Amino acid sequence: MSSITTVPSISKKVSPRFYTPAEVKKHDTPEDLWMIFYNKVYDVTSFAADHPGGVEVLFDCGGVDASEAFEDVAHSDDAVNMLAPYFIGDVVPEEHRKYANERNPVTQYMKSKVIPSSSPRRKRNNKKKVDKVFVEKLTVVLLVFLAVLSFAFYVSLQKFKWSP
Ligand code: HEM
Repeated sequence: MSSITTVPSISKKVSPRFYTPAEVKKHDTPEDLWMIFYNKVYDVTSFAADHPGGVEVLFDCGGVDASEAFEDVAHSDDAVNMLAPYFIGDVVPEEHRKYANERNPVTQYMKSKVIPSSSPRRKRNNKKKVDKVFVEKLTVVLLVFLAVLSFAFYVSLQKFKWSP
């Protein structure tokens, strides 16, 4: 007998449902890859190949609650928000777990306003973004400087050419 209970639809793409962890466990292959993150179920089959951390780590988490593995890597807020399109339903309430640091696309935005990140890995991720912006700005400044220098050189050549 199926353990799936259909609930009123809130998505046009697929009817969200309640799943037991046992039901999720059946979808643990690269061709049919489901995972639980923070009591929500995601079908990440089509995402796996694009995962910046590689496919293998995702295949290892197929069909199981991957929240802790996800948290251990201290994924960025961008990574959390990427989950949204793959949401297919909720874990049945009686199987809900408590997470020390719940992050999901629905609550993420609100929580990010009040909870400062203390994870060193996340701090490093944010620092990388700041460094990238700095390098971009430096590149623009250098290019402008180079353009001015070239123009000055060109003008000085003209003077040299026409002076008696
Ligand atoms: C399916 C949902 C997942 C999404 C949307 C996702 C997304 C991402 C993104 C965007 C990154 C780049 C770094 C960042 O922005 O945080 C990343 C890196 C990574 N992810 Fe995931 N990830 C997922 C699940 C997992 C899981 C379950 C693991 C299990 C261990 C994992 C392991 C890693 C690793 C090892 C990296 C590389 C970190 C690095 O080299 O800095 N990811 N992931």
